[in-house]
Amino acid sequence: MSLYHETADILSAPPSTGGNLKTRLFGNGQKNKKLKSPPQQIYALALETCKWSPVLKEVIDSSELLRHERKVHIHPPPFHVSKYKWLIICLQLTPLLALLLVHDFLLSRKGIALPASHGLRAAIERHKARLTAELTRARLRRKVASIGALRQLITIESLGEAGQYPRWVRVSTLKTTLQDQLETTFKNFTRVASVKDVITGSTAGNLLHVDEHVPNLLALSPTFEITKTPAYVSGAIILQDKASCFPAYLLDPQPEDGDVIDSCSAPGNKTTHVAAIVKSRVAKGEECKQKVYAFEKDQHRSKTLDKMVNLAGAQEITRMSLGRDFLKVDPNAPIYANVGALLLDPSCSGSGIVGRDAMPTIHLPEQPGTTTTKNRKRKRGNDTAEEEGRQQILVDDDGQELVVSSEKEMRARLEALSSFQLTLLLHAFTFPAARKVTYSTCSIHAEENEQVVLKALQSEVAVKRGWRIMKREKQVQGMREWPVRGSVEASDGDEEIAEACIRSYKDDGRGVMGFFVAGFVRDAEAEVDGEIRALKNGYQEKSASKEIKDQESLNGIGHLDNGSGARTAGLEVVQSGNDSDSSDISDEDGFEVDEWGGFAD
Ligand SMILES: C[S@@+](CC[C@H](N)C(=O)[O-])C[C@H]1O[C@@H](n2cnc3c(N)ncnc32)[C@H](O)[C@@H]1O
Repeated sequence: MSLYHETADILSAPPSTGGNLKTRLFGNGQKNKKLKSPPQQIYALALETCKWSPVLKEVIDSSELLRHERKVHIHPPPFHVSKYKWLIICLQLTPLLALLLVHDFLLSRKGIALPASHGLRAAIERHKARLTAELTRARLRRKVASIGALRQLITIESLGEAGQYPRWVRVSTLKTTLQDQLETTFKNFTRVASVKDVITGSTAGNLLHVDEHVPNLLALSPTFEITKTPAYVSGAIILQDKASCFPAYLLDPQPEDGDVIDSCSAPGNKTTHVAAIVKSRVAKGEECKQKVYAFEKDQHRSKTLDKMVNLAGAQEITRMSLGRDFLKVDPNAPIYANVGALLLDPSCSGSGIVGRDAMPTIHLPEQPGTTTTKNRKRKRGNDTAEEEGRQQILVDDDGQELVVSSEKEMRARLEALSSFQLTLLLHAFTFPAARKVTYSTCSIHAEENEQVVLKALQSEVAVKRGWRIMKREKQVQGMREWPVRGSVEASDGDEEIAEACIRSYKDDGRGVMGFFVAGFVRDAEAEVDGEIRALKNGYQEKSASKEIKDQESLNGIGHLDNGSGARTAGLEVVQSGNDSDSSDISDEDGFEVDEWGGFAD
């Protein structure tokens, strides 16, 4: 099948096949293993065609292309396809195929990716004059002077919800400096006073605001095509939502904190951020003695982590354990004896993520002979509305999908997630030298946020080891000053805990995604006091590891490796080579099409 048929199939698949465009093409399920065309090419074509579809629909309808090309075009089948099947699958110019083909014909540098003799290509090309004239009319109706200007207008219109957010860019101090970037990549940008100015300002794509909370962070106009800049391709600048920068910044690893663990790392935004902070605290000319241990359970996502750590220049101080479950790591292994700080950013419902649309909207041309309906959307749209009334497709931050059809199911899902998140957090508490932990989610649900914090603080391991909340006044300046805090109600009325928790909401005009982070701290001597307190409170004398094990069997999640330190010390620590291929980050058209769904997290 051609690129066009494969793309049409993906776009017209019914909602029951599930998932957004990205997960359908790059998700773990690999539903599209049998595709002949590269998934990145399909993704780019599908996304661009959807983006241009309001204009292309006008062009196709006004040129009456589908009325002129109602007949079936016959040409010889490839040797491996039967004539009968070939006729059925191939040659009818449907509204969706027309959109895809006309898109490439009018807007792609390389034109239609079919042999010149192919019937479908000929069916478009013989209307060249008509189609080109209609494109010009569509442009003039929008009062723009060139195709370039039309492209910009289309980009803004297609951003939808995402257009109300800046493009957040973290400058990776492992490779460059903020000043360098302001003088090079962003030298033609106009600096504005606030994020609001960036969002509501001119659409020319060149406004910039230096963030006042997180160091080395910039907010750029949403239309700016960052993926084409050399700094992005080289890993010197990274697309990362402001809120997603909170955990590493709040953790604030100092040289005296020793080694750092990022327990749930892929795609690696926070790993590389924390590595950059660690490295920034090493005096010039001195060797960095601290290590960042990065764990990622999922094999597929581990590859992205590996690429990102290398690309960001964090490989020297980062030890990756690819495909390794953090819950199976023995905290008492000698290799982790110096781990003083842990960052925990586990899988969650992803309910705070911006623009997590199930599928992009596509405006289809009219099929001749059918009744005209205003603003008709893609074929699947009819059943979508109906089905979506009954069920909601949740796509979590790992790209996993779950169809939730009732409030009860939703509650059950949140309960399972929060139980898993708590298990991971309690495991982080058990590292003997740990003094600081941050816990974060890109969820807006109290069950995954304040409620996990409360349960963690009440746990035996927390009491025994003296873990307490990192109060607002003890937080690093930018986090202390960030105004949006936890919910008092979700914190069961505890105002101090709510104040210590940091939140963000995606629709409050601050231009960030929905997010949650809390910090935990303890003092070295707290352990002894805590043990006495735990005994007084009537806790059984059992090891913290035992508690985690109990939790696991309750939750049915994994098994803790309580084996010898030597065994864990021998885990598959990968010190990656420098073989990253930046072309995987974006395709030639600059789409972020690779498998790292969280790159722009
Ligand atoms: C929210 S994502 C992490 C995003 C990442 N911190 C970043 O900022 O780029 C959660 C990740 O944790 C991984 N994960 C879930 N459970 C894990 C476990 N028990 N051990 C290690 N990784 C785990 C998931 O596969 C997923 O890649």
